[in-house]
Amino acid sequence: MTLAPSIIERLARARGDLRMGVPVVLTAGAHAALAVAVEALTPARLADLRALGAPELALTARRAETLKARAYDGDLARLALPADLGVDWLSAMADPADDLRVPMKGPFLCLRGGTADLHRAALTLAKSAHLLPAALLVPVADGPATAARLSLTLIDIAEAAPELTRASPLAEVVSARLPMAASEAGRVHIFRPEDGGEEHYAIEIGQPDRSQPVLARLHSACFTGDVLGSLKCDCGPQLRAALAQMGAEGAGVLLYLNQEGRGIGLANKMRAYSLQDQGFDTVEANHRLGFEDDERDFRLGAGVLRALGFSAVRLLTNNPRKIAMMESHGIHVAERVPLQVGQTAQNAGYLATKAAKSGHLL
Ligand SMILES: Nc1nc2c(ncn2[C@@H]2O[C@H](COP(=O)(O)OP(=O)(O)OP(=O)(O)O)[C@@H](O)[C@H]2O)c(=O)[nH]1
Ligand SMILES: [Zn+2]
Repeated sequence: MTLAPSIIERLARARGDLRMGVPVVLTAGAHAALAVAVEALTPARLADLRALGAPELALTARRAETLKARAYDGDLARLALPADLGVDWLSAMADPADDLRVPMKGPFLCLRGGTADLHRAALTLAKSAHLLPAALLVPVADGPATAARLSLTLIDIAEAAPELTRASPLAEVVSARLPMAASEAGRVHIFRPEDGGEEHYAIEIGQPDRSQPVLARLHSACFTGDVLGSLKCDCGPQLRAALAQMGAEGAGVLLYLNQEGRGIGLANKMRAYSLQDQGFDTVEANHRLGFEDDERDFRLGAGVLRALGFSAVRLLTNNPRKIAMMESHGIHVAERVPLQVGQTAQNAGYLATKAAKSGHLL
């Protein structure tokens, strides 16, 4: 029946549900659970969930480390929700904003044994919905029946796994000429992923020769730096310097990838900025929120370049991971072109941390 939503479509729906605080039903073999994102949970929904069973809180090992909770599953921790605690406690477990003021949230009942597959999938979905990686799960006996009874989105983990790990194919929607300050010979291409996620843009300058390595930049969106002229990072100056160099050479391609905040989304990046004001560096702030240092998927950059007919680049970057990802996904990096601009008193610590902890080249 082609009118029924496919697994890709149901995953997109599930992300929307989680953002709205609506539970989704996850199944793995004989196991099933209702899952909600802690960030969007209301007291009324929590009461209804409790009526169905004993809720379990899933956190990433990164977040658990800060909270001193045991992550028995390696990459994640499962905690029982104490009977006398509710949405406020769950929010404080998910969001590190008040960690320094209220450091002790335990004692915790950390769960072990059984399967953590449903919890892991819930955290993956929460991250891809750009929510804090914290989910509340309530085991149910019959997943499909519960989903049908409550009109909830049903996701089978085995069916979803390949979709959650592959890079979604991107299709070009439109392109149009755009004269810019850096070059009058600009063209903007819009790419839309099959999975309903963010669109990404390619800005082509001049008419690059597809048989030669093209001057290229993979730029991750930074609303604060690109638009507001933030002094906390070097993104805005890097964006403008890359376009200027392409304009001066007469050819190039800049990918504007909507991976705000190294893939955690703008709301989470602002949470990270608050933590940085409490004294944590850019990497520590991500970890306290429950994220890895860098949640970006650079495979999509390679996909966009290939779709535009490029196979080799002179890559404007200081990030060795970008080079490695291009090389392993079919784009030869013929040369690394350093891009060191926009140093300020306010971003010196940020750039030093990227060099020390993320291997950025100076
Ligand atoms: N989570 C988080 N993201 C940040 C912070 N500061 C900047 N960003 C994001 O970091 C990304 C920087 O992107 P890029 O400049 O393309 O990448 P890069 O890894 O610095 O590599 P190159 O600039 O190519 O050397 C953007 O998505 C910004 O929004 C921060 O403190 N925390
Ligand atoms: Zn930035």
